[in-house]
Amino acid sequence: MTGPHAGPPHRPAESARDRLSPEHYDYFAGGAGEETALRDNEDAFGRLALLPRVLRGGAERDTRVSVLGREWPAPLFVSPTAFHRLAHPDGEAATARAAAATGTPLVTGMAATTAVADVVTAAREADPDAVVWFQLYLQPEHEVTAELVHRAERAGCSALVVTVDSPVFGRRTRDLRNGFRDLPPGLAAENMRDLPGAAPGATRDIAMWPAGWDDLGRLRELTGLPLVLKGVLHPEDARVAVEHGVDALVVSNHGGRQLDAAPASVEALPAVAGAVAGRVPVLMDGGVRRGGDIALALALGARAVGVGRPVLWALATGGEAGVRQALTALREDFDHVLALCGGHRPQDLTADQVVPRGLPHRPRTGEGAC
Ligand SMILES: Cc1cc2nc3c(=O)[nH]c(=O)nc-3n(C[C@H](O)[C@H](O)[C@H](O)COP(=O)(O)O)c2cc1C
Ligand SMILES: O=C(O)C(=O)c1ccccc1
Repeated sequence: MTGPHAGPPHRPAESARDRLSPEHYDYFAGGAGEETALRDNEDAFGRLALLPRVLRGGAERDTRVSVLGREWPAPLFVSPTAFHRLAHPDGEAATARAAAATGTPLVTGMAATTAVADVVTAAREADPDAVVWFQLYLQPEHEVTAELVHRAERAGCSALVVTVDSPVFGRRTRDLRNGFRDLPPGLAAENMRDLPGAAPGATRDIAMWPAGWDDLGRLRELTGLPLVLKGVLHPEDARVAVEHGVDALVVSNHGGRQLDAAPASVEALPAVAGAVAGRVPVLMDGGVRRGGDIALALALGARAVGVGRPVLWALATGGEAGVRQALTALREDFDHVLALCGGHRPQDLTADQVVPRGLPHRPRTGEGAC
């Protein structure tokens, strides 16, 4: 379909770069260390291909998946990312309305520039039944964690996503080089305002801290909300998490922003899915950019996938309408890929359909080669 009038290819990150200050663009785009894990998240999808099944009939497709007792219209959610007001003045409220309008569950972050209650209110304006989860970093002071959890509960969040891949903060090369440390005046991590131990009206810093399984147990006692562990890559941790009663997992290397030596999320996924053996839903994020990536992750054992940067780029370039458009496009692309693979439902995608792309070159012997 590409022709002289097709226009330039759609490169969301480049469009966003034109709109953002260089240091804010780098904050969103960048990763830890040499950005190996960051690059590999996308590259690893590129190393995989899908074998379609043929003559499977049936024009009807149903992309819904069930996660923690709710039907999602597609196996897609918005991963938590910090500081949406750096991308667009409407910030997390715009993201929330767009996610809700497309039926896409949203994980709003503890590092949001909009308080969780306002994020849920915005989502519910677009869809009274919108699914919003709250992402939490366990804090060293139990009362601080407890207050954050109760705020998320009161706001109407239906699960807590505990990020466990950050015992210390990643060394983000671009941020160190740019000297990016603080939000500009007027913006703040609003969930961190008026917490125990801080002056009234002040915000606390988000602590990165090496919590343990006992701390997760204390969180379990604090709340009846389902607990989702985000940032699991080792299959043994997945097994222990299930034994601790965790309700779901997110296989993630934090978009390549924590351990640069980590594998691509999609490469870690099969072993984690194997260890979990269907006992809880396995979600994943990192490098998902098109319908084929969603299909690959599902075939390798994910129930649904999250997107981080694609939402930030869409927000920066098109605000609420931009995010709506990006989420709709991803969902439609997944439905199309599912059809081309001979599938009717997400569960029809299976691991035997995933093969490596770019097999090693087989030298021709001359004889038999045509
Ligand atoms: C700018 C930015 C901020 C992020 N902030 C958080 C955060 O506060 N908490 C968290 O658990 N993950 C955070 N993440 C990681 C995302 O939740 C997600 O794992 C990652 O972005 C997925 O990869 P993708 O960007 O390739 O889709 C952040 C990612 C980015 C790019
Ligand atoms: O930037 C991030 O990836 C992130 O997780 C974070 C954590 C705390 C504050 C701001 C961002």
